[in-house]
Amino acid sequence: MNPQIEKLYQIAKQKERRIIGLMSGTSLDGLDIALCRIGNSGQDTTLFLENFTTIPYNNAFRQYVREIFAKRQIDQQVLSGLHAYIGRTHGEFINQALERWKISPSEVDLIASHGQTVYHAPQRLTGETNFPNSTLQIGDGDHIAHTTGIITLSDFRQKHVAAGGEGAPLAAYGDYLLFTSEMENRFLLNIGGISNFTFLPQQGSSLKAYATDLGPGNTMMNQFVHEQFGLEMDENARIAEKGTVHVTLLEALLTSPFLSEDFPKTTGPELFNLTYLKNAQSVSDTSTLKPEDVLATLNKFAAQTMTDGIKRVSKDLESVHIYVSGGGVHNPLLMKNIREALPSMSVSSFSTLGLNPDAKEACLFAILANETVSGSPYDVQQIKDSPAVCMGKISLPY
Ligand SMILES: Nc1ncnc2c1ncn2[C@@H]1O[C@H](COP(=O)(O)OP(=O)(O)OP(=O)(O)O)[C@@H](O)[C@H]1O
Ligand SMILES: CC(=O)N[C@H]1[C@@H]2OC[C@@H](O2)[C@@H](O)[C@@H]1O[C@H](C)C(=O)O
Repeated sequence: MNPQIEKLYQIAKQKERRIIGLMSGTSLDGLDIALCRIGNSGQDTTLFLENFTTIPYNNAFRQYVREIFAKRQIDQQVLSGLHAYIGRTHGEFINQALERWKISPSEVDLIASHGQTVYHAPQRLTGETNFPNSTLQIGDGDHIAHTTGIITLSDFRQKHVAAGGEGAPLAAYGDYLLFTSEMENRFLLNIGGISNFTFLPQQGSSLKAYATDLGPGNTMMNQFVHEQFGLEMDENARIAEKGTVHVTLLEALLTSPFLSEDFPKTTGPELFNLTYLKNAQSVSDTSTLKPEDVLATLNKFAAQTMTDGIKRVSKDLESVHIYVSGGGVHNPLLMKNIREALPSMSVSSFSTLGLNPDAKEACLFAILANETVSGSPYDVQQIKDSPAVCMGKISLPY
């Protein structure tokens, strides 16, 4: 037997695995690296986050990704180059993190790599029926495995698509296994580039768990401050706080048919981008609005797409608690807008549930890898509209 297959077999039989989860989101801020100890599998899964870091990308890296990110026309040489370059860079970042933590690669069982999404194309977004749903994450797993010497699982979204899903949100699987409560109905709201929630009905309820995208989290605010001020984000909402919400523009932003479609559904910056904003400004005759007013309105828009979604699902439920993760939790105006729209609900940071909110998504990919190696698709068959499948391709280092 190939000794690497033998090793994988032994890893699968262990009671506990040390798995590095990786996440690189739409914000392009850096690579999240979560070193997890994961015990058992399925309903008995346990997670302990041993270490976490985000290694920031430099401007050149961001610029390369922006050249192709969410764009219909691109230079294929850049795409091909980035597939290898991101894989190798992520592998090098892991080596750096392990060195800093004084852990040898031989002490890590697996890597679970999300990769970098460069295009998300479910049929609902493209309207194109000649192709199935599709989504593209780059940063090849073979490069990560070879650079680190650690068996790597990557490209998790393809099996979800193959089995009829949209390739996202995958958070439902880990959220369901780890955070379902006997006491309350939970919304795990994640505010990254795109916002999404996992709805976890109280245990014993006849309702099913699922995850869905909601709309723009930070992405439109980020794109707008980048275009207007060359900034990566409206840090602490400093600019938006100086502006005023423009109601007509807000109404125009809220007219996308995506927003009224049933849950679960997915989207991306392919829809929620500056062209979307320009169109809304044009129909609402607000093209000359001051940037701080536009930003205040975008902030309110992002909040409202989230709170409208939560209200829709929770209207007949009691004991509803919302736990927020993702970078948007650090935007005070966004959090104020969310709290004001949901006065009767408890809105807390995800850290209340005992896990660092910034590390959550990376940990969830480690859980997916754990299920693929040691669990079973049947562990997650209770999730609504999400295929019961094991996800991720396996790359051997040598
Ligand atoms: N102090 C802050 N003030 C305002 N916004 C912030 C702050 N800190 C983080 N953010 C926002 O959070 C974003 C990063 O969030 P996060 O890391 O969750 O995104 P991501 O992982 O790229 O997204 P996705 O979930 O779409 O994959 C930043 O780009 C910024 O918009
Ligand atoms: C295609 C893609 O990369 N989607 C991401 C993105 O970022 C947030 C939202 O859009 C979510 O659907 C998904 O990520 C999370 C981790 C998920 O799959 O659950």
